[in-house]
Amino acid sequence: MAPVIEARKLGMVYPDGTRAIEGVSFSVEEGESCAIIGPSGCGKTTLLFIFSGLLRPTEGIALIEGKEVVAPPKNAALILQNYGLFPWKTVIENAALGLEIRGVKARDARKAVKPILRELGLEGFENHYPKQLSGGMQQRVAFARALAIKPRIMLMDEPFSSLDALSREKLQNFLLELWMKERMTMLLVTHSIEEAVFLGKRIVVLSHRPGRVVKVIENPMAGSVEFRNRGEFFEKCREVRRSVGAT
Ligand SMILES: Nc1ncnc2c1ncn2[C@@H]1O[C@H](COP(=O)(O)OP(=O)(O)OP(=O)(O)O)[C@@H](O)[C@H]1O
Repeated sequence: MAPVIEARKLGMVYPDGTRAIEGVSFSVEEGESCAIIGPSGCGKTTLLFIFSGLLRPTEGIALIEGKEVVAPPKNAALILQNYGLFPWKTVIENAALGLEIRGVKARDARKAVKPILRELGLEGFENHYPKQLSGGMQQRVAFARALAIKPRIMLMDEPFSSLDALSREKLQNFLLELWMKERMTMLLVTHSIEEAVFLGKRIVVLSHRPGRVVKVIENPMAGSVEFRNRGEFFEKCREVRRSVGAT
């Protein structure tokens, strides 16, 4: 079966001549999770934006479900590091937005997101505005919006980077449990070695800019919340650290 996500020799040179990535190739099979890690400025966000259909690569091809990405892919949800919430919309309006954009009536969309907000611990906050929430809660609203469309693919750009350690760990656990239940295909950009090892069954290490694939590390032990506390987890973190350091 064809991979769900595939980068074929992707390259990106911005109009000002900045080369962000070069010859990046990797693939993610159906139901797998892949973490992209690399030093700051190596082109991780660029790569994710290409798969989200927000940027066209200048070289190579980005494929989702075997088709070249030329617009935001239908089955994919995008989660960004700064939550992407509209400040003038309430929690429930923000969460319902993804469904409304896909043509669901506002009333139905709000009804559909209520149980998801409940599951994410946001019951009682439906009519709050983002600025009245903590960072962790705002990111949960962003997750609710993404999950409401029942995505088969999740594209995430450092979704936990602006959270405190405890909220980050809780949401990482939530995402892992969700992935084990739903088995969506995930592409996660992160600069955290621990996060990559906890959530990525496959870890793609990029070099300094322009980002090139230095190594693809298989991480078959990922997939349980307890993995964090195991010796193998720390061993894998060391392996990834060595590769990132070598860039
Ligand atoms: N629109 C743009 N025009 C020119 N250069 C850009 C543009 N967007 C990004 N860049 C440059 O491309 C390179 C890669 O940026 P990108 O944001 O993809 O990296 P990153 O790995 O996500 O960085 P970080 O880890 O710091 O978030 C950087 O040098 C950045 O300055």
